[in-house]
Amino acid sequence: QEEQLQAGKPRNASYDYVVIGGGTAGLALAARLSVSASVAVIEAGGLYEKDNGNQSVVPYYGLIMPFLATTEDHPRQPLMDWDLLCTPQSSAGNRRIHYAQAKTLGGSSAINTMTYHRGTVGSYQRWADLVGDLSYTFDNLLPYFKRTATVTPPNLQKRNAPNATVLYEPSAFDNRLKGPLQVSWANWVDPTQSWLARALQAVGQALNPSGFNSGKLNGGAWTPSTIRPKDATRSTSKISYLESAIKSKRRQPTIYLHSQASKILFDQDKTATGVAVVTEGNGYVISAKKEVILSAGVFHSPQLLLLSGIGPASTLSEYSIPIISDLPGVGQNLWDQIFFNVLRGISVPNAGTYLATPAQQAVALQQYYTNAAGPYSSAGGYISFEKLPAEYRTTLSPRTADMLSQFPTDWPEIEYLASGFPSGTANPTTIGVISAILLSPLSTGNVTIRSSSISDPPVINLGWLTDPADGETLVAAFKRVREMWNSSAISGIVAGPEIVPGATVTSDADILNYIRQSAQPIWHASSTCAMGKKGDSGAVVDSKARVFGVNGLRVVDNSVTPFSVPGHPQSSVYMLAEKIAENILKAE
Ligand SMILES: Cc1cc2nc3c(=O)[nH]c(=O)nc-3n(C[C@H](O)[C@H](O)[C@H](O)COP(=O)(O)OP(=O)(O)OC[C@H]3O[C@@H](n4cnc5c(N)ncnc54)[C@H](O)[C@@H]3O)c2cc1C
Repeated sequence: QEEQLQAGKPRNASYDYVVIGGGTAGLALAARLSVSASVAVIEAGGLYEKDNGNQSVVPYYGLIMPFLATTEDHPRQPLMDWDLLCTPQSSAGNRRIHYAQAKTLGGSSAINTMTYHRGTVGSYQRWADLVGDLSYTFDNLLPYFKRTATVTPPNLQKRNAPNATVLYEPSAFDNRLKGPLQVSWANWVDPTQSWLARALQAVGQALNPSGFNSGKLNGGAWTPSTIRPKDATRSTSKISYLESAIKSKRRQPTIYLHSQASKILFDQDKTATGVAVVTEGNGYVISAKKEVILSAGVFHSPQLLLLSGIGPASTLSEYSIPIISDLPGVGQNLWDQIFFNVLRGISVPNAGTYLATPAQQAVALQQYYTNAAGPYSSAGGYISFEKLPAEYRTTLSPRTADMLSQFPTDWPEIEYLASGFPSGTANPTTIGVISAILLSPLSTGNVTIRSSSISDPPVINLGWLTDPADGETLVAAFKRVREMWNSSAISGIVAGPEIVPGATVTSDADILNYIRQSAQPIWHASSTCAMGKKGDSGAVVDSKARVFGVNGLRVVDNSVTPFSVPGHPQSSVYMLAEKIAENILKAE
């Protein structure tokens, strides 16, 4: 397949549209545009099926890929990951976080943990207000969400989990549209998750009757995953959008694999004319007859804009890059959602327990191959959202309370996840994990460059916990997680005292210190090329994703959302690709 994708690619060729980055947004967009135009996709990585094997195909492996580790000394996987390290985080233990970002055809859809849900009505209303375009309200976006995905209801026989009731509104999807992305509920439920879900429900986060795809995020739900139900394999932008285009036998995008864009080129009228590309050390130009579309992701899209002369004039001057458009917002406004864990021993098994020995793995493999079921088919699924209840808000300072009150009323502040891993001992068998993710971060970070060369990685300051409000909110969430662990609903399975951070951590200062030392990325970074109104100081693109100050250039990926949509972003990334593809095809 790689040869097929590589064969006969003309260098110095010309296409109607040149898309930089064959990732989540890039391939969705390219597939739609290629219906009526010639499209080239420039992708720095290769094929994940070859470079990462089952790790990117079998859902269970998606949860345990070694190179997703976040420490500086993480295992390297240079064929798949950009190996990005952030600057030392002064408010998070001075740690340099390894922030995984996929370098492969399919982009981060080939390494993400596959959770699929949408944001809230209020969050998209905020988006519409910020960009001055009512087409971004939830009701108006719904047709684009529907266009992206085909949903398959849970197979209750295979799930075989009476405590994992799926509730959702079928009307949030429309399978008649044959959305390429496959969205389904895993054919196996991890007992650790279904047990710990009871604790989340017991403290007041009841099952949400409409699921999380109808604009409401409160309470809990078994969410679907981007899994193809037929064979329980990962549904990526490559498998869904690109391969549908290939199978349809109509015109399809031309894919340049192992090809890194180094610069966007402009004529004297500041119209994008093409892209400078490097493949195996050789440089050449791919020309765009109509537009260049930048979809290189949250860190590399701002990097490429800067290298091409679009960004804060001071940065461009520092590296002697000729200024094409002085846009102070490029690389600013980085939003990131972070999380912490609280660990206790529990006596119920988890997926890893069923895969502990070669004999068990053989049984599970049989289930997986013959029935698309069993532990290998599962990628998790239970999540829960809330605004912190009143009794947990009493320790918030007036400033923090005021800042949190600026979020839309339906925007949850915290997401909770339950998971587990084998303890390696007989008692307790499993280490249970309840995690809390900050969905209302008030700290922001930034991305910049360290030279005028694409061979130097972008400089990423995540800005974690630099605003004291975030620490206060997370300390409150930490106490809420302890309430969950102490719930009588799970007292029968909890074995022994808290393992991490441990019962000695009780004061707010100690809890905050634990959070600073251990906070982790959930890899939802966004908004470094934020969409906004013309003239807004931080805005980089308008509501049709056109870059201000130049012609023929759009940015379409998770860097252009004005903020991190609450929860997991991939549904919004696909939606945006559909929406902007329509704009482009209608010449808007
Ligand atoms: C480990 C992980 C887990 C996640 N889990 C979830 C989840 O469960 N649910 C969810 O909704 N979201 C999840 N996300 C987030 C979600 O996957 C991303 O927000 C989304 O995929 C981003 O899409 P994108 O198009 O912006 O970028 P990407 O999909 O990352 O695509 C960018 C592409 O551009 C290419 N590129 C970059 N620079 C260049 C260059 N100079 N030249 C050529 N190509 C270039 C890259 O190689 C890549 O293929 C997760 C992300 C990660 C990393």
